[in-house]
Amino acid sequence: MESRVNVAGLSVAPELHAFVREEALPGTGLTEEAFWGGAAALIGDLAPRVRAAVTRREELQAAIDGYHANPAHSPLDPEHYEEFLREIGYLVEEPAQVAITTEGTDDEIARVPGPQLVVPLLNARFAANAANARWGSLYDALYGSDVIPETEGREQGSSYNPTRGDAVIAHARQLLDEHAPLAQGSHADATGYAVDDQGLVVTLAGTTARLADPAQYVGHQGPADEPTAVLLRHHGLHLEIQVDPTHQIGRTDRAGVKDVVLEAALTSIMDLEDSVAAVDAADKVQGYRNWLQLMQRTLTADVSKGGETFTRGLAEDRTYTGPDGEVTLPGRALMLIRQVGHLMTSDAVLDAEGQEVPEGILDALFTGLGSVHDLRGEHAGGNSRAGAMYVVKPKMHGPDEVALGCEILARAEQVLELPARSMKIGIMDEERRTSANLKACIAAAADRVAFINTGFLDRTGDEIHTDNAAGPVVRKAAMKSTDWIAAYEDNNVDVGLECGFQGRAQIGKGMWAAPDDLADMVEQKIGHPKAGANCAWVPSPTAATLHAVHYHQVDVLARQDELKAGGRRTSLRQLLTLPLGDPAAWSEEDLRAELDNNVQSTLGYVVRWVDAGVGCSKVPDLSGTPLMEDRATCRISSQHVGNWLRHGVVTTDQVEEALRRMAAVVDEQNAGDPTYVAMAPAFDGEAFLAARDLLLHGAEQPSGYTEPILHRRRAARKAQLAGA
Ligand SMILES: CC(=O)SCCNC(=O)CCNC(=O)[C@H](O)C(C)(C)COP(=O)(O)OP(=O)(O)OC[C@H]1O[C@@H](n2cnc3c(N)ncnc32)[C@H](O)[C@@H]1OP(=O)(O)O
Ligand SMILES: O=CC(=O)O
Ligand SMILES: [Mg+2]
Repeated sequence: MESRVNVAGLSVAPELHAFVREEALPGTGLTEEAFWGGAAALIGDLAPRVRAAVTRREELQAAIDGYHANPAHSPLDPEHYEEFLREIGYLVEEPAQVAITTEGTDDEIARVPGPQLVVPLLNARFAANAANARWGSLYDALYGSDVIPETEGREQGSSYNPTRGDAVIAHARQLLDEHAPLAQGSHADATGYAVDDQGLVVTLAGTTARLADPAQYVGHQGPADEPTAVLLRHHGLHLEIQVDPTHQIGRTDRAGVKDVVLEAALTSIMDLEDSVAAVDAADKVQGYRNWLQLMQRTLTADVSKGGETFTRGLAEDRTYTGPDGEVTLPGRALMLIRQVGHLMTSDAVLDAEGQEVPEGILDALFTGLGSVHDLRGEHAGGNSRAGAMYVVKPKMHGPDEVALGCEILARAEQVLELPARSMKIGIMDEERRTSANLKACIAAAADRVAFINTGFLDRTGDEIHTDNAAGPVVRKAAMKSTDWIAAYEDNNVDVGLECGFQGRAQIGKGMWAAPDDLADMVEQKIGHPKAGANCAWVPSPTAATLHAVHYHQVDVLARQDELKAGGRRTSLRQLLTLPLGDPAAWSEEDLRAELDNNVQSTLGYVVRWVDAGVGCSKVPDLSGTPLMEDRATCRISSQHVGNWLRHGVVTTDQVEEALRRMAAVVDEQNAGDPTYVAMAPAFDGEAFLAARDLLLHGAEQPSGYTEPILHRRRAARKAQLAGA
């Protein structure tokens, strides 16, 4: 193993140093001296501030725990509690007026509502797919999901089922009728699509029709009288009717339509946080390299599936002939990068005192270096046409931490010689101190904020952790209908609109965490645009395509106008309501079911994290429904068990017993994976022990985060594997 490199007073892991020297710096115009010198100064100035912010969190939490431990504060007097939170500085004075001034953002951020895909960045195959998910086949999404039910005759089967195909085609034609209607007649009766000097001409039985709104026609590909693609626009989003009468599907269609392709993942978040397992310099470099190659548009991944092997690269832009000349549209989603929050440190770089550097600072520097390639030089503009880098900053607690996050970016801009405020910030509203001080948080980032987003999963974990000493919380599933969460979701939109986000920045909503239940998603996730969100998270390209339909169904900007006119719908008091439950109302069966659910989901997630380095997994729950599990869902489960343990709702023995029983269940669920190492019957592997630590000691972790335990156990497992 090569030894660490000393540069500008820093001690740098050799793989990171080589990555910077050989891959990331060339083409940026920056010298090694300037880069490492700037990095060292930034680290020297800001690392102590990050550490102090983390210490401050612990002081506040200790004060809150002390408050609840005092019997005089039970039952809780909401007014007194709020006063107390002000006194200790947890709540700050809300600024009267805040108007964000962020400039230089892309349309996908500021002006066009649409789906936001999230993807673990360490997985190049998925990441390339997520970049390309800007455009998604509606036919494939409908055919391959449960949106078209598999009723008799409509099963997916192993080869193309024309009866199912007909249902898909009918569904897509209905969508065209709803969102690009003809002046008369229906797309369902189309026998041909053509273009003339007045736009789109659709041939129907014995007649022709035009679009009810001819301006919806944007362009076409191929000859005008026999186009291979016709491009339409609605609510700022494009839809492409693809025609090929020789294609397997096209030849069954009277108009030769082979697909309807939707503009889907307008933006994709390349994630270095909740969905990845990155515990050392080698892992971090893999993430930084993938980001760099996305910015240079060179990322590729070898894919083997269905007996075929191919190399996946990044999609090209799309070109059409429009009424006034050539029209070019982006082929790839606008990519954002989610860096880590303020808590964790990394030994990828040690500072002058030999201390690990805050990982968030490293992410700012090294993903920033990757983005330089998009912001100047030969690859410039391949991602952001507006010259911006979009940083999603998770798990910040309150306005001071937001200000610190912005300062890190401002200093990174200087090191990287980027224009001031070109690094925009997305504030994840996923910790309670941020929700309760949201307007002040936005004020702290007013000149660079590009999004706020309700990360309700982490937010639920933080709610449980913050309130832990107050009493036992409601069951996990009941959290979704508590007062605080309703207030949190509404408040985020209302405050965002009040601060001038409309037309400037995104107001986003959280993840659909049941990746295979897409019929339910289609039914429920329309609630996000209806709530005034101009983007919401989806777990896969298929989900992005289906969720895109919601932005055709809802005029988000009009909805935002209505909400703005109505003003705030909720109060701080409601936001600060504690989700406490009544143990007397829970039967033995309830308790066992709740514990089993939390223990099984933790084990199912953690075993792949620790043993295989997979940071986001589809884990079947006890009823067999596959659920997306990531660090945030794991935080909820571990905090829930920790809370019930603390209040004697369950005992340590019960948790230990459930751990062993559920480990066997998870082993069984993974039996088909030849690389899987069973946890039972020894129960002594790092994965099992990580889950056990999380469930028995999760409540004592900083902010109830899963990272410290997961990182430690994964590093130990990697060492074992390296030794073996
Ligand atoms: C609380 C939070 O922070 S939420 C944000 C963090 N969570 C995420 O980012 C979720 C991202 N999603 C995922 O990681 C995955 O979809 C999972 C883990 C949920 C399911 O993964 P799998 O079980 O492998 O999915 P499945 O087998 O159904 O599909 C795999 C295919 O879909 C693609 N795919 C799945 N998810 C994604 C994604 N997010 N982006 C791009 N492509 C994806 C894969 O590339 C693969 O296609 P390929 O074979 O052509 O490469
Ligand atoms: O990061 C998202 C969340 O819900 O947590
Ligand atoms: Mg989160």
